[in-house]
Amino acid sequence: MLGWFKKKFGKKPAEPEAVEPEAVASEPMLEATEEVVVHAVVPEPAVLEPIVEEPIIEQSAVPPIVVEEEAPVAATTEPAVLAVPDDVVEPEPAVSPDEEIVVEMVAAATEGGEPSVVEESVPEPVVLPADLEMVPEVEAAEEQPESIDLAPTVAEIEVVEADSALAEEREPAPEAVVAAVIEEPQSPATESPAASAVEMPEEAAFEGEPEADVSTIEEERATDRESETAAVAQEAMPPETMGEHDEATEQADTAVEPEPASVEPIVPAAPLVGRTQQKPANKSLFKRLQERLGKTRDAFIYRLDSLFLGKKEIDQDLFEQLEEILITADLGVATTLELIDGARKKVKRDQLSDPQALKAIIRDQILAYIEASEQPAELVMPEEGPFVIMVVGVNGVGKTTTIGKIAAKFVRAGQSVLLVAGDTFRAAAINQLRIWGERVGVEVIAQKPGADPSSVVFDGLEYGTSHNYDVILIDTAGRLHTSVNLMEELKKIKRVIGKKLPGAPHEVMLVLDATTGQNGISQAKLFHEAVGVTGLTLTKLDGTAKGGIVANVCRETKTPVRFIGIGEQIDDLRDFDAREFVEALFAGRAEG
Ligand SMILES: Nc1nc2c(ncn2[C@@H]2O[C@H](COP(=O)(O)OP(=O)(O)OP(=O)(O)O)[C@@H](O)[C@H]2O)c(=O)[nH]1
Repeated sequence: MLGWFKKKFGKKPAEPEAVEPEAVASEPMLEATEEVVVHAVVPEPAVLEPIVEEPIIEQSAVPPIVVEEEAPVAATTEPAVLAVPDDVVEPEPAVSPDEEIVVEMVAAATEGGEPSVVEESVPEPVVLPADLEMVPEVEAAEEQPESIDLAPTVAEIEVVEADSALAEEREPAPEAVVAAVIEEPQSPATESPAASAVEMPEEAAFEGEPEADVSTIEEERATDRESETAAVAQEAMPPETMGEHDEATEQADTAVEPEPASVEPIVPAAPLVGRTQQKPANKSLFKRLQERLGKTRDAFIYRLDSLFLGKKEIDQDLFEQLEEILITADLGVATTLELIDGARKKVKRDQLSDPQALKAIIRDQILAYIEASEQPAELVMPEEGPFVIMVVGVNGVGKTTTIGKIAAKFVRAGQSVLLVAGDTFRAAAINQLRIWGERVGVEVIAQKPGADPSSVVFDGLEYGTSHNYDVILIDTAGRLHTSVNLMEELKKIKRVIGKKLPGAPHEVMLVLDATTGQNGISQAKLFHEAVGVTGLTLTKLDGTAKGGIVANVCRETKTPVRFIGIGEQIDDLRDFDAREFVEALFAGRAEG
């Protein structure tokens, strides 16, 4: 498997051992550990001066910037070889109250020069999801600066639950909405009015049932999804290779860039990172992948087996049935026809008569399609400064979840990670990112719902660069790929990122929901035209019989798949490896 990120011009991550089904099955999860060489560059820490906010409208109407914060994972000035315990965790399928553990947060003095209003946090138990298995480390906690109560300013936050009807064609919120106060929501000790004002009771966030929140979010998203589905149903865009990213249009677009909101002094809070005590796996990674791809295997591979077993020779009827199976598995019509055509030629050329031989031909061709897009599969980190990943996609495909999972990977690799809530449209989306930040133990920069996403992103980058973060993951609101206005908003966000940090974003990651099938190709094409997609994540492969979409997406878009989502848990995001994927798909039935 290829390493999942590397520094530009740096050494390539050490090739981890290939995941062999048999070998892995009998070995502990640590076998899958990837090693990466990371040169953590720590620039001179910038001094973030308090900026006096010029109220645009009445002072009382100026809502504050909300900055959720935890102290970043310590960076090192020396190149370090970091072990990436990728996918080491065997996640608990559900958080049971019995499994929750309590972490005592220890209050500590805050470093000087920060906000004038500083209240010492009251130690309060924090209940974390069991799957994180946070181990309280008093020493570590004592070393961390504790949370700062910014209640006097945060109290003015008033969250407006976004109306889903606005999702279709909303305009960026007026600048006045973007404000200048920092919240410290991650701290359990912060019992400022902000907590309720942001509709995120701290207890709810901490008490470890993020899935419950997510399900609420799902309900809220239903309206958006329905309209999206309707629009998608009308769409008849033929799958075709991604067009050129419209850089010219992007450059020519002289839309007014957002006035950056004032950046208030930001105070590190006590992180909940702790040390994750991860349970040893009782199943191999490969077997898990096999299991999660079970629906596709049942609908695709086992049907192939049945077909080939029931036939004595390769004839026209067999090819026709094969065609139907491939299309049903969502390989797409064009890909299927090309594949069948190639198989016919090979059968003729090699004078094959055994139907079983066809299975190998199909398997090899699917692998070829997937490998064709494996340009560099690794994410290439810049030599200096934060590695900025902008995550885009339509509503509900799994962007926020994927961000949380990617953050967890970086954290395991020893990188400091900052999440930026560029999805300001729904309060629930901000909340969801906060929950993920909490689970992973990373900071989240957010403003109030309705804020101009570009401003949030600008402030996030400001904060991330001045605090020497290694990785900045930017969430964006889900949007119909067919919605011109919303795609324009996305372009603007990207421009703002590039303006603030030349060369960024270093990755524009499009998240595609594998269960949506061929529409994913259209999404990829239109997002690429708008913002230049550089990598893909395919989610929900565990929940679909249409995993063949992976081959089709690779063939049609020629864009590398970085990750695949095979579940909702924190470790259900796998580095994509073409061979492993095809192997897991075509391998025999996975044992429970
Ligand atoms: N089974 C499964 N569910 C997933 C996967 N990835 C995400 N999900 C679920 O998909 C749902 C939507 O995920 P989100 O992360 O909220 O999607 P989003 O793209 O951020 O949604 P918007 O904010 O509406 O744009 C959640 O219930 C996730 O738990 C996956 O790989 N497998």
